[in-house]
Amino acid sequence: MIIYGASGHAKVIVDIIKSMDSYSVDFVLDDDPEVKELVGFEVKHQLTDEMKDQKLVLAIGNNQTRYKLASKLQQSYCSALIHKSAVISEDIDIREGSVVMANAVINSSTVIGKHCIINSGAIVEHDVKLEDFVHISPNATVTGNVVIGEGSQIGAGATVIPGVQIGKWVTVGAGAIVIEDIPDFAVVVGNPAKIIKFNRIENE
Ligand SMILES: CC(=O)SCCNC(=O)CCNC(=O)[C@H](O)C(C)(C)COP(=O)(O)OP(=O)(O)OC[C@H]1O[C@@H](n2cnc3c(N)ncnc32)[C@H](O)[C@@H]1OP(=O)(O)O
Repeated sequence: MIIYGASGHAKVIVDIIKSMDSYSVDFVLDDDPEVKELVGFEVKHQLTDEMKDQKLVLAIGNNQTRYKLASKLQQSYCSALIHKSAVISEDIDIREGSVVMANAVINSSTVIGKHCIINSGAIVEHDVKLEDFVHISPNATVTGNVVIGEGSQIGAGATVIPGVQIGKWVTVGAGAIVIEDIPDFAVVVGNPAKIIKFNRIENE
């Protein structure tokens, strides 16, 4: 497996892989030639022939950067990486490139798109739908029947109450309590969460 990105987020992905029986880290790649090492692994700076048949995980915490890299790279992606301490219902659909950190919980009938991050201790309840490139930060709680659009981030310790629909490329601030639907690109904070501004996203 190739880890793309030698960041702090990548270190946590290494820990996920170490906790699993089915995968091992073969290569770590980073665009920055100054970055030489990640938790004991040598960092390389370009894809080579020996890597072409290896599955890759995008170890980039920023949702927009992860999105841009995924649209550019030709490599095939690994199936979801799930830390052995996470509690995952058998009845979920979690797609390629997504990562689930230690002590996360994902309950029944939930669908998680591609390249999502379910961070340490996050709870994603039943019947939730997360589109691609979503990040649920540490200790956040997404309750039942919530829908979260592409590229949105739920901040550390935030809570989203049942049935709420959150648009795409939204940022929910750390500790916010979301009690109503949130439009695309909004940045919300507080209890109850209110819009303070809109993200500028240049994906299209
Ligand atoms: C493993 C890991 O580390 S995963 C990383 C998880 N990361 C997070 O959870 C971070 C979530 N991000 C935040 O909460 C950020 O503060 C954001 C995105 C909401 C806002 O960040 P910025 O765009 O830099 O806004 P800025 O810091 O300028 O704050 C704007 C205003 O919102 C307030 N504000 C910012 N964040 C919050 C918050 N979480 N709750 C309440 N108020 C907040 C600020 O006090 C400021 O108020 P003022 O205008 O009255 O002075």
